[in-house]
Amino acid sequence: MTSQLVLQDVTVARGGAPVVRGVSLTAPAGEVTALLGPNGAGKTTLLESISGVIPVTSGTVSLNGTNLTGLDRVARARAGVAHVEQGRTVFPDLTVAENILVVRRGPGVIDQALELFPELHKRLDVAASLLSGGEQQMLVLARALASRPTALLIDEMSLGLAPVIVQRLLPVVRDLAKSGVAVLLVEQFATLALKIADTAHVLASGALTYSGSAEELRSTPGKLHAAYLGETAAQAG
Ligand SMILES: Nc1ncnc2c1ncn2[C@@H]1O[C@H](COP(=O)(O)OP(=O)(O)OP(=O)(O)O)[C@@H](O)[C@H]1O
Repeated sequence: MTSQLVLQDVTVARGGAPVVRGVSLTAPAGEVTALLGPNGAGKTTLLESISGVIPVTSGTVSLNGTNLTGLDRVARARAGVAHVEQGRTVFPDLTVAENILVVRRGPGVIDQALELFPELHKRLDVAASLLSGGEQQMLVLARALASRPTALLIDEMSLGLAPVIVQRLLPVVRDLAKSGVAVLLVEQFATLALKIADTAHVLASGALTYSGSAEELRSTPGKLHAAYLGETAAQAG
């Protein structure tokens, strides 16, 4: 079976009101799937409903054919879901090595997690709080990789980082997907995400207004703007 993350008709409520409404999408292994949309559209909420931070109201979330919908966060992580949340949540007092070993211990774990981040090798004994913002984001990604996920959810990786750092991290995310992981990338800077994404979805007021190739949105900014404004392709066309 093809390895993939599949959402079917997912609705999620916060404070009693639905903030994600009837979202269906597939994030295949080996690809970057971008999830774009304006502030407050429901992107973070959707990622949280996939990793089990909050429950769905209705609909299903499945990974490689296994229904995750009724599982708690730990069980979903064991099933292969890793969630890189907003805000670079390192353990500040632990060293780089310890941050990674929190997730999984064993021979080769650190080398495997840092394969795509060689610059962190010389910082293994440094407390995470002393790293730069870019290094912390690398550590958070490396830590997520230590769990050997099949689906990786990344929320606003570029927040507060210098453009030069973001340019360094994006190809890594691309390589990561190429290694066989299904990457679902939430990114405020749409043009950055579209550079490395295969497929893109735009969420506006909790509902999808675009699902299609990233290339199409890259080459026709008008479509991207219309989707952000809540117009579906049928309305825009
Ligand atoms: N803890 C909460 N309780 C109630 N409502 C919430 C909560 N968190 C978010 N919301 C609301 O849910 C909606 C979706 O928010 P969410 O953070 O998922 O959007 P987003 O697309 O990720 O936005 P951003 O880009 O600003 O992070 C917003 O209207 C927001 O105000």
